[in-house]
Formats: sequence, structure tokens, C-alpha cells
Amino acid sequence: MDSALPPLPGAHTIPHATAVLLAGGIGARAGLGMPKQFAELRGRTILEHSLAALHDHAGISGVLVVMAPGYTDAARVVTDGYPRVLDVIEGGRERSDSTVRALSWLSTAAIAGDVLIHDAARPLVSAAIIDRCLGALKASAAVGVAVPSSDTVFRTNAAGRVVDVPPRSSLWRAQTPQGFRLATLRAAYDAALADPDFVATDDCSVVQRYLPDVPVMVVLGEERNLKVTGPLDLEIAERLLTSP
Ligand SMILES: Nc1ccn([C@@H]2O[C@H](COP(=O)(O)OP(=O)(O)OP(=O)(O)O)[C@@H](O)[C@H]2O)c(=O)n1
Ligand SMILES: C[C@](O)(CO)[C@H](O)COP(=O)(O)O
Repeated sequence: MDSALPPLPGAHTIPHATAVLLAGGIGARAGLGMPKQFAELRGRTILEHSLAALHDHAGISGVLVVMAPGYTDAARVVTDGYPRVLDVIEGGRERSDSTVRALSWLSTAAIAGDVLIHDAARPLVSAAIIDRCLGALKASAAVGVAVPSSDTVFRTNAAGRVVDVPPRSSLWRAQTPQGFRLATLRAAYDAALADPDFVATDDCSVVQRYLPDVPVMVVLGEERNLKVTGPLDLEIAERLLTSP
């Protein structure tokens, strides 16, 4: 196979996927006055931490970066040093709209196979998590990464009354990356987009809801793979980056 890039060490033994790095949000809850993916932790932007984790993994053949509208040039300054970045494109209004844009770009580029979708807001993702996700994709068409919930979770109604307390042993907190056969994720989104009530905060739920016959399997994440959402998360992530 002709390739402009040398093969990654050990790449032939590891299953491969294209990665989508979702950085299309504006970071309203972080309150920084700019998308939080440009905040620096230990001298590198959150965007670069997340990008490097995917880019440098032997199982990732290329990374498509989906960026908040108006920030693609700023993102390219970061992605320039990463030759396996396929492109930087603009995201949509919601996270799921950004995924749809990525799926459309991948179709146009005739990229098939498996895809890992990762939040740029999770800069502490480890190679071990990516390994587990890629490994599980060999047998499953949809894979989520999650950690067992250490909190009891209340489900409430609009009045704030607790209507259900699911057993904690069945509750997991979803993280990213989430891995899919591209054809499966595309089929799920095709069905979702035909639903006028479609809302989703992650991609596994789209497969789970719209392709109920496709099992979405879970592999273990890590507590340190936190999502930088509010100001406190920035402090925690900064500290975690100094410890293994
Ligand atoms: N329209 C959007 C919204 C979110 N994301 C990405 O999805 C991930 C998880 O989203 P979240 O933490 O909610 O990020 P923001 O949307 O930026 O945050 P906020 O909701 O506080 O504005 C982030 O990497 C974010 O950049 C995206 O690609 N496109
Ligand atoms: C995908 C996700 O990170 C899993 O926990 C999460 O659902 C993203 O949610 P957000 O509302 O976009 O922060």
C-alpha cells in the first residue's frame, strides 16, 4: 500500500480506526470567554493533549478534528504539528450535529471501517482506554467507555420529585472515546435524523435507541479520564496531568 507516512511501530498487530476529535463546543460552562479546548494545562492546550493521545496511538490511522465555528484557523495552528490529522472542519450547533458533520466528511472521503469518537474536552484519555475500545470493536459494532457510578443516582420529574432510584450496580458514567463500525453509526444517525424529537448527548445512545438490535458493549474507562466541563475540572485536570 502506498502511503506518504511511515507505518507506526507495531501497527500491524493492532486493530485500526479513524478518530474523530469533537471540539465543536463553545465551553459555556467553563466560562473562559473562549472555547475551553484552547485553555492551557501544563503548557499545552486541552485540544493538543486530546489530539496527541489519539494521534500517537498505533491503532489510529488518522484524526478528523471538528472545531467550533470561527476557530478552525486557531485549531490548525495546533494541528499543524500532527501529520495524521485528516482535516479540521466546523462543527454544528449540538454535539450530535458535530458528529453528523464528521460522518458526512468521512463519507465524502470514502473512509470506511471503524471510528472512535472522542471529546476534545477529555485531555487525560489513556492509551490503555483506546486499546480496550479498539479491542472490543473486533467483536462488537458499538462500544462505550464508562466507569461504575460511585454515587446513587436520582431520576426526577419536572417538579423535582424523585421518581426512580435505579440500583447503583447497574449504573455507569459514560466517557469517551466511543467506538463504532462506521456503517452502524451512520445507520443509527439516519434513523435519528428522521425523528423530530431526536436529542442525544453522546453517540452510543443514538445506536442504543435507534438500532435496538445492535448491542452497545461497555469497556472500563478511568476516573482520571474526566471531562473538563466547569472551572473546577480545569484545576483537577491540571493536577492530574502531573501524576501518572
Ligand atoms: N456543538 C458541539 C458541542 C460540543 N462538542 C464537543 O463535545 C464535547 C463534549 O461537550 P461539552 O463538554 O458539553 O463541551 P461544550 O459544548 O464546549 O461545553 P458547554 O456545554 O459548557 O458549552 C466537547 O469536546 C465539545 O467540544 C462539539 O463537538 N460540538
Ligand atoms: C459524551 C459524554 O462525554 C459522555 O459522558 C457526554 O455525554 C457529553 O456531554 P455534554 O453535555 O456534551 O457535556
